[in-house]
Amino acid sequence: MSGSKISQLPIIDVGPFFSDDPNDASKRLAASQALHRACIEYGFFYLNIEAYVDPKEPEELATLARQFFSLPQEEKDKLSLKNQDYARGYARLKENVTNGKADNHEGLDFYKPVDNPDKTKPVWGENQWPTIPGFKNKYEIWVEKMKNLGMVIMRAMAIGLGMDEAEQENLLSKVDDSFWVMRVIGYPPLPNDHDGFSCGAHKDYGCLTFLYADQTRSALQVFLRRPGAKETDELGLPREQGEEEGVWINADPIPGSIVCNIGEMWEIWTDNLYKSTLHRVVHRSSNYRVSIPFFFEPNFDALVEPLPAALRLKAKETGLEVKQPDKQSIVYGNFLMAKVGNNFAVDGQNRYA
Ligand SMILES: O=C(O)CCC(=O)C(=O)O
Ligand SMILES: [Fe+2]
Repeated sequence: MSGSKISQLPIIDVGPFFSDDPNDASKRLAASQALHRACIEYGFFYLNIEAYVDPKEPEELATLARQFFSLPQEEKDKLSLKNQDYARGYARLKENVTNGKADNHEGLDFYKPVDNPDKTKPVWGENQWPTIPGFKNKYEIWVEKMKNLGMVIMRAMAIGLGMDEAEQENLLSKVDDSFWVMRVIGYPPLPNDHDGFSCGAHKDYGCLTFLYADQTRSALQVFLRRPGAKETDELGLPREQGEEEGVWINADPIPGSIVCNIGEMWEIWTDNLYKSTLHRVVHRSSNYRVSIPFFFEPNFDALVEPLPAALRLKAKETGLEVKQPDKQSIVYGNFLMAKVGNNFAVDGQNRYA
């Protein structure tokens, strides 16, 4: 089966969530229900954010990112991860490892600033900002916008899951001080002989990813599970999805929209009703691609556990009460600590191993 036969990922307009027109209440409900269906079926969708941000804003961020990545290597290395907590700062090309293979990208990572930073503690150091004029200021504005968007989408998803007011507030209280992460990623073309990917197949581990990417096509790919569909890999790539049957489709950029996908926290909250979806980047065109994922995550100390609303839906589906959820509860900060140790290789070793 070829990818082109699979319909495109859904596009959901956030406009109704930013309008206080009472006539838009039904649109808000419809958009919340569309989010619910998109999460069940794909775990990946587009958010049309034109009603919320000027498309020029993220374009400017990408321009600033290009300015940074075009600096001499020794300039970029001045912001090296190892100056701080090995999580905040600059990672060289191929420093990041996914599924045991070096990713063909370089990047800058920022996390929510913490009180009393201590760079000897994992993720507890300070962000390292390039000195390029406007960089810090413009990106900080973006962080605020994405945090706000995170709260809006979480509310909408809570409604889409059929949560009552008290349940909605409880869910929002888990994310209202989000331990967010922002990555600014630069992808040179993937050499044909590179043993690996631009970014290997993975699920995002958190809550919601809001991805702005430049106009490069055929780079980001999403794996759609489709029992019976065998992958035809015309790219000659190794299988990255194990024995799962399905197809890799391109999630090309759409002007005015960002890509949104749900991370593993949503698998816990919905007890696997929503699945976080594998994705990867295979950038073989000749340009230098830039992407800016913003990871809207739970609060550091949030207890993440299966939600009664999701268990009700599961019970409705099967006709049986869910006595014991499939998923274990976790505290987000503990889960994060376990994850960050696997993400990077420094001198051939995991950073926190
Ligand atoms: O660059 C992209 O399009 C995706 C990056 C990504 O999946 C990630 O950083 O988690
Ligand atoms: Fe990702």
